[in-house]
Parts: sequence; structure tokens; C-alpha cells
Amino acid sequence: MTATDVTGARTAEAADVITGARERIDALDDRIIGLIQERAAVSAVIQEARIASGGRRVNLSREMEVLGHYREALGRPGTTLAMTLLELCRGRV
Ligand SMILES: C=C(O[C@@H]1C=C(C(=O)O)C=C[C@H]1O)C(=O)O
Repeated sequence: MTATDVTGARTAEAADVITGARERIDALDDRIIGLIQERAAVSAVIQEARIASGGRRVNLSREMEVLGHYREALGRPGTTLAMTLLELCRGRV
């Protein structure tokens, strides 16, 4: 397969731009995944402390704050993203 095949570009110049930009996206995705894993670890500390104190794993008022934060920054899809993040961090409710 040629670079143009793989990228969908019709010229070698466009294929070069796409290949370089895809490398940056892959690096960004690795960082995003690392940040999500770090978030989940911090979230687990909070959840374990609350459960050990006799409380519940989930705190809905805090989750509303998190959802609002993402919605304000990213619009409607931000809410969907935040819901997925919450599920990754505390499991399904
Ligand atoms: C981390 C917490 O516990 C749970 C997980 C949350 C999260 O990952 O952001 C938010 C609320 C809670 O359901 C918290 O209360 O802050």
C-alpha cells in the first residue's frame, strides 16, 4: 500500500501532511489515555476513603459538577464524554 492509499489522500504532499499529523494524534491519544488512567487512580482513592468511612462509592452532586464542567467546556458531547469518564473511574451505577 502506498502512503496515499493508507491516508486517503490523492497527492503525495497531502499524504505527508496526514501521516505527520496522525503521528501527533497518536501521541496525544497516548497522553489522554495516561491522564484518564491517572484520573481513575485518584478517583479510586476518593471512593475507597468514602467507602471506608461508611459512605457510598458514588456521589451524585459531585458527578453533576463534573458533567457541568465538561459541558461548559465542550458542549453537549462534553456531557457524553464526562459520562464515559465517570464510568471508567467508578464503574457502572
Ligand atoms: C471521585 C469521587 O467519587 C466518585 C467518582 C467521581 C469522579 O470520578 O469524578 C465523582 C463522584 C463520585 O461518584 C468524588 O466524590 O469526588
